[in-house]
Amino acid sequence: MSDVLQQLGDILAERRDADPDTSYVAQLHHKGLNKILEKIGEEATEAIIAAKDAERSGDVSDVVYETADLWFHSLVALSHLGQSPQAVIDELARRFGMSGIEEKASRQK
Ligand SMILES: N=c1c2ncn([C@@H]3O[C@H](COP(=O)(O)OP(=O)(O)OP(=O)(O)O)[C@@H](O)[C@H]3O)c2ncn1[C@@H]1O[C@H](COP(=O)(O)O)[C@@H](O)[C@H]1O
Repeated sequence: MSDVLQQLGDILAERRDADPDTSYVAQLHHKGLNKILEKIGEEATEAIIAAKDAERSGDVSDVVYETADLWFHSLVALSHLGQSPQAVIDELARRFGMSGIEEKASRQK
């Protein structure tokens, strides 16, 4: 699984210097962070709507598709800021075994 994220991260970084006429990712990098963040907002909304529809219908295919769009645009934002997917994987790995309730309590002390 993380191989796919790693390979995608490499492609997203390469696309920073690619031709915006032939690459969607290059277009996003070219338009800048605000455009990328706007896309994340749109994709988050679409993922929420798809999840609510899935709850009603039992068909999760759209929520998987929209979540992929959300992850993809989030990775473009990270790449635009010079970060790879590995940084997020490392952060999630760091959290293994750490209860969310305990972690929140430790921040409130
Ligand atoms: N995983 C993706 C991926 N997921 C979604 N998308 C694109 O994200 C776009 C956003 O979807 P929308 O429905 O919002 O599209 P839209 O309505 O045209 O958006 P607007 O411009 O109108 O706001 C679509 O054009 C999708 O094709 C992706 N584009 C690229 N990738 C990966 O990135 C690689 C590099 O892509 P290029 O830079 O285009 O070569 C590809 O080989 C893929 O691996």
